[in-house]
Amino acid sequence: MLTGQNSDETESGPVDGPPALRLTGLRKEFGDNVAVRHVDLTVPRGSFFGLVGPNGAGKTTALSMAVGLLRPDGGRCEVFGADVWSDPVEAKTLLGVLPDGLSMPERLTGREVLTFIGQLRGIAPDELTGRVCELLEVMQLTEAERTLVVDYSTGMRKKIGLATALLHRPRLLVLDEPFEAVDPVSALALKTILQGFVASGGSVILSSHVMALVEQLCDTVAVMADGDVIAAGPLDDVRGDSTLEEAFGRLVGADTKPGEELSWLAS
Ligand SMILES: Nc1ncnc2c1ncn2[C@@H]1O[C@H](COP(=O)(O)OP(=O)(O)OP(=O)(O)O)[C@@H](O)[C@H]1O
Repeated sequence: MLTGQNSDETESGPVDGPPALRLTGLRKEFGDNVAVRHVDLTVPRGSFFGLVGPNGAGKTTALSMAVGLLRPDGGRCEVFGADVWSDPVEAKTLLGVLPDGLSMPERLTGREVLTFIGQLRGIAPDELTGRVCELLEVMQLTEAERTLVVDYSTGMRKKIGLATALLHRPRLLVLDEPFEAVDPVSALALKTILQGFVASGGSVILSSHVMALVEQLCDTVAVMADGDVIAAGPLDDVRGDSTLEEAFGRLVGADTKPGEELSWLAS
């Protein structure tokens, strides 16, 4: 099945209750540029959902609207049935978000950031201390105990951002390129955490350019191009008999063969 709307929940998860995320007719323009044209997308409960697409396809714009960071020009975003824009408190309690270009309190250490955000989330002090320690350990940030976030590397920023997304035990994680710049050891730990999260009933949607990673982790995928969803559904349906990378190439029309481009580079 290759459609702009992925399969209903009976194929991928429990049928009771609304889906983890439902985007309906989502649209966003920046001047003359239509970044997101008309996106309908359903992330079933308990699914591990991969959103892929070429640079500029509209993934970050769609995810930013989905979590209440960017106001849509049209359409609806619902998290477990709660409208992100008219019922933001309910929706954001259920959401853990790793946005693109996350802003952080830069003059705090990782532990201080997590403690601060945990307090804002109303997590009880004893519980919070335990969660912060575990998250720093798992993200391999304990050695940088005294380092301020302003001095973090790109990968360290990504990891502390992920820790903040997980801290309040959300039911849906929305992660924009979570593995970008993360080293292989931390990536392994992260994959294990996310797989455990889904195994225990959580739902994840992540964007990524790494097809192998999406194939390894995700059960459901959507492909965006030029602001629209051009294919969505169970991973096996979208990729068919090929790899996801090959299916992606076909779907987005990337038909360049090796050697056809920059022939002057060949000596
Ligand atoms: N704040 C903005 N102002 C103007 N144009 C924007 C803005 N944000 C995104 N765009 C444009 O919207 C389109 C979609 O961008 P978006 O970042 O959502 O794509 P993407 O699929 O996440 O790309 P990438 O894979 O490169 O991160 C692009 O043409 C981009 O230039």
